[in-house]
Amino acid sequence: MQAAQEPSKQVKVVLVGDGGCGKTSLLTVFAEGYFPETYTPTVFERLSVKLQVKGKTVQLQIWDTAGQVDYDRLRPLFYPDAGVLLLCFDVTSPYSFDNVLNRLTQTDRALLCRPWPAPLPNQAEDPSVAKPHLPPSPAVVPGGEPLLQGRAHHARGLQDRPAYGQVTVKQASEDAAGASDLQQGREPALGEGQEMARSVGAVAYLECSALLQENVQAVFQQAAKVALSSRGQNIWRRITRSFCVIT
Ligand SMILES: Nc1nc2c(ncn2[C@@H]2O[C@H](COP(=O)(O)OP(=O)(O)OP(=O)(O)O)[C@@H](O)[C@H]2O)c(=O)[nH]1
Repeated sequence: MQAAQEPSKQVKVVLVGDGGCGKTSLLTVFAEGYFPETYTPTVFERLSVKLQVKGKTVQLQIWDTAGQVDYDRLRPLFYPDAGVLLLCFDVTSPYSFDNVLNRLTQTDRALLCRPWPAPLPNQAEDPSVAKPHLPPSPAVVPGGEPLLQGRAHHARGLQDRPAYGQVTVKQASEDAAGASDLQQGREPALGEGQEMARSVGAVAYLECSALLQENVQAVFQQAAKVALSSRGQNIWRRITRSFCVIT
Protein backbone atom coordinates (compact mmCIF):
# COMPACT_ATOMS: atom_id res chain seq x y z
CA MET A 1 0.00 0.00 0.00
CA GLN A 2 1.32 3.42 -0.90
CA ALA A 3 1.92 5.80 1.99
CA ALA A 4 -0.20 8.95 1.90
CA GLN A 5 1.87 11.76 0.49
CA GLU A 6 2.71 14.44 2.99
CA PRO A 7 1.30 17.80 1.87
CA SER A 8 4.03 20.23 0.93
CA LYS A 9 4.71 23.14 3.26
CA GLN A 10 4.02 26.63 1.99
CA VAL A 11 6.56 29.37 2.40
CA LYS A 12 6.14 32.95 1.31
CA VAL A 13 9.27 34.66 0.01
CA VAL A 14 9.39 38.36 -0.91
CA LEU A 15 12.10 39.78 -3.17
CA VAL A 16 12.86 43.45 -2.59
CA GLY A 17 15.56 45.78 -3.89
CA ASP A 18 16.10 48.76 -6.15
CA GLY A 19 14.48 48.88 -9.58
CA GLY A 20 16.68 47.08 -12.10
CA CYS A 21 18.91 45.40 -9.54
CA GLY A 22 18.12 41.95 -10.91
CA LYS A 23 15.27 40.50 -8.83
CA THR A 24 13.20 39.25 -11.76
CA SER A 25 16.24 37.77 -13.47
CA LEU A 26 17.19 35.91 -10.33
CA LEU A 27 13.68 34.58 -9.92
CA THR A 28 13.35 33.64 -13.59
CA VAL A 29 16.59 31.68 -13.53
CA PHE A 30 15.42 29.89 -10.40
CA ALA A 31 11.84 29.22 -11.48
CA GLU A 32 12.14 28.87 -15.26
CA GLY A 33 15.79 27.99 -15.72
CA TYR A 34 16.71 30.73 -18.18
CA PHE A 35 18.07 34.25 -18.00
CA PRO A 36 15.59 36.79 -19.45
CA GLU A 37 17.18 38.78 -22.24
CA THR A 38 14.95 41.83 -21.99
CA TYR A 39 14.31 44.12 -19.05
CA THR A 40 10.66 44.68 -18.21
CA PRO A 41 10.04 46.54 -14.95
CA THR A 42 7.95 44.46 -12.59
CA VAL A 43 4.94 45.81 -10.74
CA PHE A 44 4.06 42.93 -8.42
CA GLU A 45 4.10 39.30 -9.50
CA ARG A 46 3.88 35.96 -7.79
CA LEU A 47 5.42 32.68 -8.81
CA SER A 48 4.93 29.34 -7.15
CA VAL A 49 7.90 26.97 -7.18
CA LYS A 50 8.40 23.58 -5.55
CA LEU A 51 11.69 22.90 -3.86
CA GLN A 52 13.15 19.95 -1.99
CA VAL A 53 14.49 20.95 1.39
CA LYS A 54 16.00 18.21 3.56
CA GLY A 55 14.04 15.59 1.61
CA LYS A 56 10.72 17.39 2.03
CA THR A 57 8.75 19.22 -0.62
CA VAL A 58 8.33 22.91 0.04
CA GLN A 59 6.07 25.14 -2.00
CA LEU A 60 7.63 28.57 -2.31
CA GLN A 61 5.21 31.39 -3.04
CA ILE A 62 7.63 34.00 -4.31
CA TRP A 63 6.61 37.63 -4.67
CA ASP A 64 8.68 39.75 -7.03
CA THR A 65 8.10 43.36 -6.03
CA ALA A 66 8.55 46.66 -7.83
CA GLY A 67 11.82 48.33 -6.89
CA GLN A 68 10.96 51.87 -7.91
CA VAL A 69 10.41 54.50 -5.21
CA ASP A 70 6.88 55.07 -6.49
CA TYR A 71 6.00 51.72 -4.93
CA ASP A 72 7.69 52.25 -1.58
CA ARG A 73 4.39 52.51 0.25
CA LEU A 74 2.74 49.66 -1.56
CA ARG A 75 5.58 47.16 -1.21
CA PRO A 76 5.28 46.52 2.53
CA LEU A 77 1.71 45.35 2.00
CA PHE A 78 3.24 42.15 0.67
CA TYR A 79 5.20 41.45 3.84
CA PRO A 80 2.61 39.97 6.19
CA ASP A 81 2.95 36.20 6.37
CA ALA A 82 6.29 36.25 4.60
CA GLY A 83 8.74 33.73 5.94
CA VAL A 84 11.70 35.47 4.45
CA LEU A 85 12.60 38.68 2.67
CA LEU A 86 15.36 38.69 0.11
CA LEU A 87 16.98 42.11 0.21
CA CYS A 88 18.59 42.48 -3.19
CA PHE A 89 21.17 44.79 -4.64
CA ASP A 90 23.32 45.00 -7.73
CA VAL A 91 27.03 44.65 -7.20
CA THR A 92 27.69 47.13 -10.00
CA SER A 93 25.37 49.69 -8.44
CA PRO A 94 26.59 51.42 -5.28
CA TYR A 95 23.19 53.11 -5.13
CA SER A 96 21.30 49.87 -4.87
CA PHE A 97 23.77 48.75 -2.21
CA ASP A 98 23.25 51.92 -0.18
CA ASN A 99 19.54 51.61 -0.60
CA VAL A 100 19.39 48.32 1.23
CA LEU A 101 20.11 50.44 4.27
CA ASN A 102 18.62 53.75 3.22
CA ARG A 103 15.36 52.64 1.72
CA LEU A 104 14.66 49.05 2.61
CA THR A 105 15.63 49.30 6.20
CA GLN A 106 14.60 52.87 6.94
CA THR A 107 11.18 52.70 5.36
CA ASP A 108 10.14 49.11 4.79
CA ARG A 109 11.68 47.83 7.98
CA ALA A 110 10.17 50.67 9.90
CA LEU A 111 6.83 49.35 8.74
CA LEU A 112 7.82 45.77 9.39
CA CYS A 113 8.77 46.49 12.94
CA ARG A 114 5.39 47.90 13.84
CA PRO A 115 2.14 46.15 14.55
CA TRP A 116 -0.13 45.81 11.55
CA PRO A 117 -1.64 47.99 10.18
CA ALA A 118 1.55 49.98 10.20
CA PRO A 119 1.67 53.76 10.12
CA LEU A 120 3.50 55.19 7.13
CA PRO A 121 7.03 56.43 7.76
CA ASN A 122 6.14 60.10 7.49
CA GLN A 123 3.26 59.84 9.91
CA ALA A 124 3.59 61.25 13.39
CA GLU A 125 5.21 58.96 15.92
CA ASP A 126 2.70 57.17 18.10
CA PRO A 127 4.28 56.79 21.54
CA SER A 128 2.08 53.81 22.31
CA VAL A 129 3.64 51.86 19.43
CA ALA A 130 6.91 50.08 20.03
CA LYS A 131 9.76 51.79 18.27
CA PRO A 132 11.31 49.88 15.41
CA HIS A 133 14.80 48.57 15.83
CA LEU A 134 16.56 50.22 12.94
CA PRO A 135 20.22 50.05 12.01
CA PRO A 136 22.63 50.56 13.56
CA SER A 137 20.75 49.40 16.62
CA PRO A 138 21.00 45.69 17.41
CA ALA A 139 19.60 43.42 14.79
CA VAL A 140 16.34 42.78 16.48
CA VAL A 141 13.13 42.71 14.57
CA PRO A 142 9.54 41.78 15.36
CA GLY A 143 9.46 38.73 17.53
CA GLY A 144 13.10 39.18 18.32
CA GLU A 145 14.28 36.97 15.47
CA PRO A 146 17.48 37.68 13.59
CA LEU A 147 17.20 38.68 9.98
CA LEU A 148 18.65 36.73 7.15
CA GLN A 149 20.71 38.55 4.63
CA GLY A 150 22.09 36.96 1.56
CA ARG A 151 23.95 38.45 -1.28
CA ALA A 152 23.65 37.37 -4.85
CA HIS A 153 26.14 38.89 -7.16
CA HIS A 154 27.57 38.89 -10.62
CA ALA A 155 30.72 36.95 -10.10
CA ARG A 156 33.60 39.32 -10.43
CA GLY A 157 36.46 38.28 -12.59
CA LEU A 158 34.11 36.50 -14.93
CA GLN A 159 33.44 39.54 -17.08
CA ASP A 160 29.83 39.61 -16.03
CA ARG A 161 27.90 42.76 -16.53
CA PRO A 162 30.18 45.46 -17.93
CA ALA A 163 27.49 46.35 -20.43
CA TYR A 164 24.79 46.54 -17.82
CA GLY A 165 26.59 48.55 -15.22
CA GLN A 166 25.81 51.99 -16.51
CA VAL A 167 22.17 51.26 -17.17
CA THR A 168 21.69 49.89 -13.71
CA VAL A 169 23.52 52.68 -12.00
CA LYS A 170 21.42 55.23 -13.84
CA GLN A 171 18.25 53.45 -12.87
CA ALA A 172 19.29 53.09 -9.29
CA SER A 173 20.46 56.67 -8.97
CA GLU A 174 16.95 57.85 -9.66
CA ASP A 175 15.93 55.87 -6.64
CA ALA A 176 18.86 56.84 -4.49
CA ALA A 177 17.83 57.99 -1.07
CA GLY A 178 21.18 58.77 0.47
CA ALA A 179 24.78 59.53 -0.33
CA SER A 180 27.97 57.75 0.56
CA ASP A 181 31.44 57.29 -0.79
CA LEU A 182 30.07 54.34 -2.72
CA GLN A 183 28.31 56.82 -4.95
CA GLN A 184 31.66 57.65 -6.47
CA GLY A 185 30.96 54.66 -8.67
CA ARG A 186 33.00 52.13 -6.76
CA GLU A 187 31.51 48.67 -6.41
CA PRO A 188 30.91 47.53 -2.85
CA ALA A 189 33.62 45.12 -1.84
CA LEU A 190 32.69 41.74 -0.47
CA GLY A 191 33.59 42.77 3.06
CA GLU A 192 31.35 45.81 2.81
CA GLY A 193 28.44 43.61 1.83
CA GLN A 194 29.03 41.36 4.79
CA GLU A 195 29.35 44.35 7.06
CA MET A 196 26.11 45.73 5.75
CA ALA A 197 24.47 42.36 6.29
CA ARG A 198 25.57 42.48 9.91
CA SER A 199 24.37 46.03 10.33
CA VAL A 200 20.86 45.20 9.16
CA GLY A 201 20.88 42.06 11.27
CA ALA A 202 20.63 39.58 8.44
CA VAL A 203 20.97 35.93 9.32
CA ALA A 204 22.60 34.82 6.08
CA TYR A 205 24.56 36.38 3.30
CA LEU A 206 24.96 34.87 -0.16
CA GLU A 207 26.31 35.90 -3.52
CA CYS A 208 25.07 34.75 -6.88
CA SER A 209 24.83 35.65 -10.53
CA ALA A 210 21.60 35.26 -12.46
CA LEU A 211 23.41 35.67 -15.77
CA LEU A 212 25.95 33.00 -14.98
CA GLN A 213 23.33 30.94 -13.14
CA GLU A 214 25.66 30.71 -10.18
CA ASN A 215 24.44 30.07 -6.67
CA VAL A 216 20.84 30.88 -7.56
CA GLN A 217 19.46 27.61 -6.20
CA ALA A 218 21.47 28.11 -3.03
CA VAL A 219 19.83 31.47 -2.43
CA PHE A 220 16.34 29.99 -2.48
CA GLN A 221 17.35 26.86 -0.60
CA GLN A 222 18.71 29.05 2.16
CA ALA A 223 15.62 31.23 2.07
CA ALA A 224 13.37 28.19 2.40
CA LYS A 225 15.37 26.80 5.30
CA VAL A 226 15.23 30.06 7.18
CA ALA A 227 11.54 30.51 6.53
CA LEU A 228 10.78 26.97 7.65
CA SER A 229 12.77 27.36 10.79
CA SER A 230 10.50 30.19 11.83
CA ARG A 231 7.28 28.28 11.16
CA GLY A 232 4.93 27.94 14.06
CA GLN A 233 5.98 31.34 15.30
CA ASN A 234 3.59 34.23 15.35
CA ILE A 235 2.96 36.29 12.24
CA TRP A 236 5.56 38.84 13.17
CA ARG A 237 8.19 36.24 13.71
CA ARG A 238 7.42 34.88 10.31
CA ILE A 239 8.16 38.13 8.53
CA THR A 240 11.32 38.91 10.35
CA ARG A 241 13.74 36.94 8.29
CA SER A 242 15.36 38.91 5.57
CA PHE A 243 17.85 38.10 2.94
CA CYS A 244 19.97 40.46 0.91
CA VAL A 245 20.93 39.70 -2.63
CA ILE A 246 23.27 41.35 -5.08
CA THR A 247 22.76 40.44 -8.68
N1 LIG B 1 25.06 41.06 -16.55
C1 LIG B 1 24.01 40.77 -15.78
N2 LIG B 1 22.89 41.46 -15.94
C2 LIG B 1 21.84 41.16 -15.16
C3 LIG B 1 21.89 40.13 -14.19
N3 LIG B 1 20.68 40.07 -13.56
C4 LIG B 1 19.93 41.01 -14.14
N4 LIG B 1 20.61 41.67 -15.09
C5 LIG B 1 20.13 42.74 -15.95
O1 LIG B 1 19.71 43.81 -15.13
C6 LIG B 1 18.55 44.43 -15.68
C7 LIG B 1 17.43 44.45 -14.67
O2 LIG B 1 17.09 43.12 -14.34
P1 LIG B 1 15.71 42.72 -13.65
O3 LIG B 1 15.87 41.32 -13.18
O4 LIG B 1 14.53 42.98 -14.53
O5 LIG B 1 15.68 43.74 -12.45
P2 LIG B 1 14.54 43.95 -11.33
O6 LIG B 1 15.23 44.14 -10.03
O7 LIG B 1 13.54 42.85 -11.37
O8 LIG B 1 13.89 45.32 -11.79
P3 LIG B 1 12.43 45.96 -11.40
O9 LIG B 1 11.39 45.04 -11.93
O10 LIG B 1 12.44 47.29 -12.13
O11 LIG B 1 12.36 46.14 -9.92
C8 LIG B 1 18.20 43.62 -16.95
O12 LIG B 1 18.71 44.30 -18.07
C9 LIG B 1 18.91 42.31 -16.72
O13 LIG B 1 19.27 41.67 -17.93
C10 LIG B 1 23.10 39.40 -14.05
O14 LIG B 1 23.24 38.48 -13.23
N5 LIG B 1 24.13 39.78 -14.88
